[in-house]
Amino acid sequence: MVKAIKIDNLKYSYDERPLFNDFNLEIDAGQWVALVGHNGSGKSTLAKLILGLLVAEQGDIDVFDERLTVETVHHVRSKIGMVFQNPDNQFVGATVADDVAFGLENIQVESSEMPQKIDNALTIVGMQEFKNREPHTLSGGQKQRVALASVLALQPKIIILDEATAMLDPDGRATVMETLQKLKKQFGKELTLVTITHDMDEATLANRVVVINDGQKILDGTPAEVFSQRKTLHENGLELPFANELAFHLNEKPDKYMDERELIQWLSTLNK
Ligand SMILES: Nc1ncnc2c1ncn2[C@@H]1O[C@H](COP(=O)(O)OP(=O)(O)OP(=O)(O)O)[C@@H](O)[C@H]1O
Repeated sequence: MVKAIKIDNLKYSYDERPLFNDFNLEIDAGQWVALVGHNGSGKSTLAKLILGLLVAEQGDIDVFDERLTVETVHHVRSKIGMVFQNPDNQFVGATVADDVAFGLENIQVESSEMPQKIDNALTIVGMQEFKNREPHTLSGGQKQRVALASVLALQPKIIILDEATAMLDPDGRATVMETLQKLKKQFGKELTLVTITHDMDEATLANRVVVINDGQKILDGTPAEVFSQRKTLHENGLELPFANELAFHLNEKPDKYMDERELIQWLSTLNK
């Protein structure tokens, strides 16, 4: 099986405070991995190490069999598209189309090929009709879909989304997640997705969930396997997805008849 990302014996410290110590992770090409952990668990640091924005003290990172080094960092990075948390920090173009064009210009795509590539990328994320809009007039979810189109236009093998829905309202979050599901269907094994999140509902959409805390891998399995470990998740500051948490409580409760009002009141006490 081709490995999209292989991290071997990784060590990294901030100010001599070790965060990762002998950390290992392999991600198969075509997988959708949700990397989850509470705030400060090391998720963003791991993404920065994979992109070569931070340099490991020890250990190896391979991206599609290419070892990340000072010499290879630009080539390795060209295989990875990154979408960040804040939709407003990701725009450089005056219009949506300009924004997608910017990345293509950077990799010296012929100007005659640009319009087609821009249209294709925007169509995939359902934003083609907005191509002449100024980015600041879009909703948060639309902005993140444009950010995704800008990345997709460059045809990366891997896309890493670092808390890309954290600043969105529920509608925006839903549209971005739907877009990712569509992408995964369309590109299949050709696209590896890594979604960094602390939203467990989002993590349910991935094929594999890796839970990290204090730079350690705590759980690693399918969403069903990981979400069966309620106690471990709670110990690591994480909740089950809402539906699973509800199912858990419904299994043991309610042990008496409740009218609608009482049931709503009881439901509102869950997770507290
Ligand atoms: N530049 C830095 N200097 C010192 N410590 C840092 C730095 N960046 C991150 N850290 C620390 O490293 C740990 C991991 O941070 P990181 O941002 O990787 O976590 P995270 O899981 O992505 O958190 P969040 O969900 O809040 O983004 C935290 O304890 C954080 O305070």
